[in-house]
Amino acid sequence: MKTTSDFLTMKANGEKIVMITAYDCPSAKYAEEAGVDMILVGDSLGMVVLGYDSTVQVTVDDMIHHAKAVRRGAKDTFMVVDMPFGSYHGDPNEALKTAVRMIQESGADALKVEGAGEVLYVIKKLVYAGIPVVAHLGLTPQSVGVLGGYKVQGKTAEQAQELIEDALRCQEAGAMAVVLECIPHQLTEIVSKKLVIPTIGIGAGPEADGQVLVFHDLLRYGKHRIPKFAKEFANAGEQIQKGIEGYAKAVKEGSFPAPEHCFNMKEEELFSIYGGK
Ligand SMILES: Nc1nc(=O)c2c([nH]1)NC[C@@H]1CN(c3ccc(C(=O)N[C@@H](CCC(=O)O)C(=O)O)cc3)CN21
Ligand SMILES: CC(C)C(=O)C(=O)O
Ligand SMILES: [Mg+2]
Repeated sequence: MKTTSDFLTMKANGEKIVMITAYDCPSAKYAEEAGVDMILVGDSLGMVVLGYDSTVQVTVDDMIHHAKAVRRGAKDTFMVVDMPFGSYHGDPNEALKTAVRMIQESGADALKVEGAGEVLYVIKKLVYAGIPVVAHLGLTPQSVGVLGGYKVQGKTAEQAQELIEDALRCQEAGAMAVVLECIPHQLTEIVSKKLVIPTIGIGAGPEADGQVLVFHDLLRYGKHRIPKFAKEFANAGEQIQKGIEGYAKAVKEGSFPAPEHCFNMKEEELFSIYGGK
C-alpha cells in the first residue's frame, strides 16, 4: 500500500495521482485491480447510491458502513473517507472523537474535511492525534446552501487569492493533500506550484497533481445528472439496463431458465416419488 510520503514523492517526480470514489466492496475491488493510487469513500455516496439530493443528509454511521465495505474490497489501496456534514464543525474535541471512531471502525488511512477557516483547527488537531487529513477547497458541497448551488469557485482575483492562502494554510496545518473542486484550471496551476503537498483536482483542470472522479460518473452507472467536468470512460448503465430488460423478457417468454440453469434428479428417484404411476 502507498503511504502519505509516497504521494509527496509522486508529486515531486511529476507522477500523476489517480483517485476514484468507491462506496462498496465490488467497486473497491475494481478500483484496486485497476491499480488506482487512492480510493475516496466520498459523502457523494448520499447522492449516487443513497438517493438523496445533496451530501448534507449523510451521517457518520453511513460513512463508516460504506467505508468498511470498501476496506474489505480493497485491502491494499490507500483509503480516504469523507467526514460528513456537521460532524467536525462544533466542539473540536467532539470532532476528534468522531474522527478516531471513523478511523478505528472503518480502517481508513486518512479522513477528508471541507473548507479552511475554523476547519484549520480541526486539521491540526487530527494530524496532531496522528490522523492523516486531506483538505478540500473550492466547491465544497457540504456548504451548498451557503454557496447557493454547485457553482465554479475562485473565478475572481480576490476569491482566487483567498483560495491560494487557504491552501497554504491547510498545508501549514498538516494536511497531506488538498482536493480542489470546480475551480478555473489556471488557479489550480498556481496552487499546485505553491504547495509541496499534492493537489487532487475534480473539475479543476489538468494542472493538478492528481485527479479524482466519482465512480458512478466516469462509468455512467446510475441515472443521475453527470457534472460537466466528468468524462464517461464506459457506459455501465446501458449494459445494466439491457441486462435487466433481457432477463425480464426471457422470464416472461419462458426462455429462462434453460436446461443449463436447472438441477436434475436421477430417473429412479423420480420414479420413487410417483410410485411408478
Ligand atoms: N455524481 C456526483 N458527482 C460529483 O462529482 C459530485 C456529486 N455527485 N455530489 C457531490 C459533489 C457535488 N458536485 C457537483 C455537482 C454538480 C456540479 C455542476 O452541476 N456543475 C455545473 C457547473 C456550474 C457552473 O457553471 O457554475 C455543471 O454544469 O457541471 C458540480 C459539482 C461534485 N460532487
Ligand atoms: C467529489 C469528491 C472530491 C468528494 O468529496 C466526494 O465524492 O464526496
Ligand atoms: Mg465529499
